[in-house]
Amino acid sequence: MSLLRQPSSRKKEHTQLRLPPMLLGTPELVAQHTPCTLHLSILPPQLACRLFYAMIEASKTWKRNKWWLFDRVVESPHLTSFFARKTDGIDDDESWQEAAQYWYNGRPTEPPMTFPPEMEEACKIIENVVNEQMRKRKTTFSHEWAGKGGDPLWRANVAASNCYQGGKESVGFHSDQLTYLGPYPTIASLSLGTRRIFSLREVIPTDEIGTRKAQTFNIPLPHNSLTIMHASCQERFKHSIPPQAAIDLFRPPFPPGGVDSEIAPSNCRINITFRFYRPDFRPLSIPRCLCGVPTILRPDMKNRNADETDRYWWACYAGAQNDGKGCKFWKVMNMGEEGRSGLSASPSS
Ligand SMILES: O=C(O)CCC(=O)C(=O)O
Ligand SMILES: [Fe+2]
Repeated sequence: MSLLRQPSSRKKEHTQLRLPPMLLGTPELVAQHTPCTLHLSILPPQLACRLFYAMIEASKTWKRNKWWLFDRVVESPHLTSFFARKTDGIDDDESWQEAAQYWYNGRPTEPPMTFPPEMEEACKIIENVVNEQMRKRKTTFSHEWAGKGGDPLWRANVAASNCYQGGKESVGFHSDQLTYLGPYPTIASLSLGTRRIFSLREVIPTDEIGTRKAQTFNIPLPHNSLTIMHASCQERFKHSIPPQAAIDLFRPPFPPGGVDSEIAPSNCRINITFRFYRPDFRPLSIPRCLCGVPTILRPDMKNRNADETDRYWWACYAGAQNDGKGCKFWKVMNMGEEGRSGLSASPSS
């Protein structure tokens, strides 16, 4: 009887290549299984609450990202916004302002907002934690930021913020565009408000597909936690905030009007990713495609050797805004020829 026959969908074949998901409920498990570290209660509790409410208020003007995917316009299932510090924190370069539009998938935007005071306060604490963690790392990668004058300091010169209103709002599996971050970036991701699951899944290199399966790791991110995606996370893993059928409402420990104020519990999660846009990937250095638009940088995730991705390419991204129509331009990135300063090359000015 046809009703009893097993459906043979492509989706099923695909999921057979994956192991069942694994819950990583502690910072120790996260560090053991992924290129991330999880830091609980990262900010003073009052500051975490002040920042949450400042961002909830600000999110009233945020937008859903829109872009062309094949022949239709898609919209991000969350609100998003982009912030930039005045300079890149290394030089006095202010050209970062231009890079903001590529947060919005190539849409021309107003100059980005600067960090509000609560974000600035949080950022200083987070920069210290990130630098401390980076100093502890044993592995380095040849194309990662080599620092300037021997100082490999990580600076959060930009930040992107998302607001997820309720369990249906999400972000699909992706790895972050490397256009201004360069290879092997470190990204520090602050979670505020209701707890959501952060999913990470390794992209299995093509030559290992028959020998091992992809594992999804689910990491619950509570209010006031910091997830650091260390170097190689964007090259090896994709990440997402999947939709959830049920979420806990967030009751702030320090509501804005004082502990006795009547404040409705919130179903929102605010995420702020603090990012370091590298001086050697400044906007003027980004190759343009035949459409005359800056390209985006992607790693070749499927062809990695000994966990190191050595191939990245610049590809046309004009189609994301231009009715889906771009050019076929792509070229392999060459750090040395392009005058960029990885650990293996001598730093350029
Ligand atoms: O909300 C999060 O934790 C992740 C957001 C994210 O991956 C992104 O905006 O690129
Ligand atoms: Fe991301």
